[in-house]
Amino acid sequence: QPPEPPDEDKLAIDRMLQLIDERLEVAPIVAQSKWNSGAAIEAPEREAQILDQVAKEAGETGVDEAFAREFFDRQFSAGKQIQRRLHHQWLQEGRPPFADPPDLATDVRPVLDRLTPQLIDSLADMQRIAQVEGAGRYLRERAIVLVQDDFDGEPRTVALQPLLDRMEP
Ligand SMILES: C=C(O[C@@H]1C=C(C(=O)O)C=C[C@H]1O)C(=O)O
Repeated sequence: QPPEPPDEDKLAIDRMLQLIDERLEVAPIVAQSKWNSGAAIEAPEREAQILDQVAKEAGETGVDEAFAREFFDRQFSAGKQIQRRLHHQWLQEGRPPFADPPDLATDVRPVLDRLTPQLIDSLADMQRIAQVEGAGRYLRERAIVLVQDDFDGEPRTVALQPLLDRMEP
C-alpha cells in the first residue's frame, strides 16, 4: 500500500483543487467579454497588480513569495490558454458578439479577486503538506476528478505544475 496523507491534509488538497477549478471556470466568461469588446487577452498590468497583492498577502500568511508568484503566474497562463482556445474556435465559427456579455471590470474581475485570498490561504496549507508522504500522488489523483479537463486537460496541467513540483510523490 502506498502511503496516504492524513484526512485533514486530503481535505486541504481537495479544497485547493476546487479553488483552481473555480478560477479556471471564470476564463470562458473573460473570453466572452473580450470577444465582444475586442480587448486583448493579455493584460500584463492587471497581472502585475495581482502579483503585487499576492506577494504582500503571501508574506503576511507565511507563504513563500516566489512560490506564490509562480503559482499565480501559472493560473494566469492556464486561464489565457482557455481564452486563446475559445477565441480561435469562435473566429473559425465566425461567431457574432455575445448577446449579453459580462463586463470585465465590474462583473468578472471581482470574481477572480475574491478567489485570490482564498487561494493564498490554501497555498499556506500546500506549503506545509508538500512534505507529507503521498501528498503528490493524492493531488494527482484528485485533480482528475476535481479540476476540469477542457481543452485536452492542458490548462489543468499548467495550473497544477507549481504544486506538483513541490510535492513529495
Ligand atoms: C483574466 C484576465 O485575462 C488574463 C488573465 C488574468 C488572470 O488570470 O487573472 C489576468 C490578466 C490577463 O492577462 C483578465 O484580463 O482579467
